[in-house]
Amino acid sequence: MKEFKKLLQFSKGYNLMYFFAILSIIISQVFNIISPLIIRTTIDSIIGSEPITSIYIQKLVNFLGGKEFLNKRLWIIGIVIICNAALRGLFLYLKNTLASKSAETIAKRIRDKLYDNIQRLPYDYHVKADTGELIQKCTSDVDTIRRFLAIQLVEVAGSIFMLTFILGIIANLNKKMVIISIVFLPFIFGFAVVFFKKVRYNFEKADESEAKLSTTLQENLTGIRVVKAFSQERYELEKFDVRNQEYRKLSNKLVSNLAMYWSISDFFSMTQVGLVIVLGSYLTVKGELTLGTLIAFVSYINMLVWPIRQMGRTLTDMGKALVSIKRIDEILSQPIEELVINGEEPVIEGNIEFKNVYFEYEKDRPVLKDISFTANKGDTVAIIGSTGSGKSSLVHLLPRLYEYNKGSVKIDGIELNTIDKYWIRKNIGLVLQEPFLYAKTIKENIRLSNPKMPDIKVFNAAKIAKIHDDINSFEEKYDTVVGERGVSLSGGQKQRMSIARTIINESPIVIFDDSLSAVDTETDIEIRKALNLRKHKATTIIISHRISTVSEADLILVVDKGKIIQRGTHKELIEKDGLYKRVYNIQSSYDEE
Ligand SMILES: Nc1ncnc2c1ncn2[C@@H]1O[C@H](COP(=O)(O)OP(=O)(O)OP(=O)(O)O)[C@@H](O)[C@H]1O
Repeated sequence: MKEFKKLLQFSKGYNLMYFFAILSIIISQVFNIISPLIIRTTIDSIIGSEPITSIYIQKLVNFLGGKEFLNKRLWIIGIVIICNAALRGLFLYLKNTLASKSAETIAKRIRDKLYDNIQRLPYDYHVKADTGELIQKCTSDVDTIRRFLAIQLVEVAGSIFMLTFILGIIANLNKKMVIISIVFLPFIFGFAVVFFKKVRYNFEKADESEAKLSTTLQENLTGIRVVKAFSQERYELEKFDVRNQEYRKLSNKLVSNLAMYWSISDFFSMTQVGLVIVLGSYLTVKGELTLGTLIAFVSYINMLVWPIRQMGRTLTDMGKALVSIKRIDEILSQPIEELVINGEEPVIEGNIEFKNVYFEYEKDRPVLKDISFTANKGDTVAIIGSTGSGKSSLVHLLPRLYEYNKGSVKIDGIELNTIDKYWIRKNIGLVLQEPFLYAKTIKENIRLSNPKMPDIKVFNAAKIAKIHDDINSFEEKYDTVVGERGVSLSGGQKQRMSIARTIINESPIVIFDDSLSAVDTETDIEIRKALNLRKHKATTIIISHRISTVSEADLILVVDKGKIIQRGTHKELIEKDGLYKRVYNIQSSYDEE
C-alpha cells in the first residue's frame, strides 16, 4: 500500500482519467456478460417456449416488438448481438486509450523527477553510484510501473468485477450448476499464483543474466581499444560466450517452465469446461436445465477460466512493479544537494586562504590534515605529491563538491561554506582528470556552458589551450562532431579541448586537476605560457606530477599523506633536501637520458 501512495504524487490530475479507464473496462465487461444472456433468451424463449424470467430482458424483448415479432425476425437479434459487441469494443478502446494515456503521463513524470533528482544529487553520490543501475532504474523500472498501470491493474480490476458479476448471474440461472462451474477455479488460480511465485526466481535469474550479457557487451565496446592493444580478443570472445551460454540456458529453463505451466493449466481449464458441458448436458437431458441455459453456462465458464488463469500471473507480475517502485524510491528519497541557500552572490576576485583545514570522506579517516596556504588574486599555486596523497580532495573543497570538516577556507575573506554552491561553482573553472566530451561538434563542446558565446571567444580559448591548429587540420574544423566520449580525438587533444571549455568562461579561479598529463612537455609549456599571459585575470591551481609543469608557479605545495610537507617556489625547493628535490632529480636525470 505504501508503494501505491508513492505513485499518487505522480498521478495528480490524471486520477479521474484512470478512474474512467477502470469504469470503461467494467462497462465493456457488462456488454461481454450480456451476450450469453441474449443467446439464452433467443434459444429458450424466442425460438423455444420457456417463459422469460428476468424483467429487464422482458422489457428489452417488448421494446424490440415482443416474442412473436422477434421469432419471425431473428435478424434483429443478430443486429442486437453485433451492436452489443460494438459497444463492448468501444469501451475496450476507451479503457486502452485512457489507461495508456494516464500510465504514459505518470511514467513521464516519474522519469522527469528521477532525472531531476539525479542531476541534483551530490557529487559524492555519483562518484560511488553504479551508472548501469541508475540507467536501469530510469528505463526498465519505470517501464515496469507503466505496464502495471496501463495493463495489469485495469485488467485485474476488470477480472474481479467480471468474476463477481458472472457468479451473481449464474447463481440465478441454476444453483446446482454453480458448484460444478467453479469447482476447479480456485485450483486454477492457486496453481497460477504458486507457479509464478516459484518461477519468479528463474525470471530474475534470466533478467540478471541478460543484464550481465549487455554489461559485457558494453564494457567490450567501451574498452575495445584496450582489448586490441593487449590482444585480448580471444579472452573477450570466451567471456562473452560464457555469458551468452548462461543466458541461453536460463532462457531455455524459463521456456520449459512456462510450457509446462500452460499445458498443465490448460488441462485444468479444459477439465473445468468439460465438466460443465458433461454435467450440464446430463441435466439438460434430464430436463433440469434448458438448452439456452447450458449454452450460457459454457460461455460464462469460458469467460471466467482464461482471465482467472491469467490473473495468477498478473498478480505475481504486479509484485515486480512494487519492487520497481521501491527501487526508484531509492533515488527519490536521497537527500538532494541544496545549491542555493542564502542567495548571496559576492563578486569573486580569486583570493584564497586555507587555514588548518581537515577533511575526511569516512569518519576518523582524515584525508587532509591541517592544510594552510594563501593564494592572492592572479597567483598560480601548484600542488605536487604522490598518488592518493589528497591533491584532488584538496581542490574539490573549493567548488564545494565536498565540505571541509574543520578549519577555515576563505575566498576574498568570505568563509567558503557561506557562499552558495551554485555561485561558487559558476566562478570556479574545474578541468577534471578525465575529460568527458559530448557527441556534439567541437564548437558546441567548447562553448558548452553558454551556446551563445561568439566564435572569436571559442577560437581564442582553443588557441590558449593549444588545440586551435589541431582543430583546423580536421576536415570540418570547428564543426567536426566528436564521437561518443570523443573517441576520434587523442587523449592529449581531449584534455586540451576540456581546458579550452573551462578557460572560455574566464572564471576568477581555475583549477587544473592533473589535466595536462596526456599532453607532451612542449605543449604543456606552451599552454602554461599562454595561461601566464592571463595571469592577472585568474587565480590558477595546477595539480601535476611533472616538475616542469609546476616549476613556474608562485607557490608550490608538496603534499604527502594528506599533509603539506614542503612549500615554496621551485628555486627554494630544489635547494632544500626533501621529496620535491628527490622528484626533481629523478625527473631531470630521466629527461637527460
Ligand atoms: N569519494 C571518496 N570516498 C572515499 N575515499 C575517497 C574518495 N575519493 C578519494 N578517496 C580517498 O582519498 C584519498 C585521497 O585521494 P585523492 O583523489 O584526493 O588523491 P590524489 O592525490 O588526487 O591522487 P591521484 O594523484 O592519484 O589523483 C585516497 O586514499 C582515496 O582512496
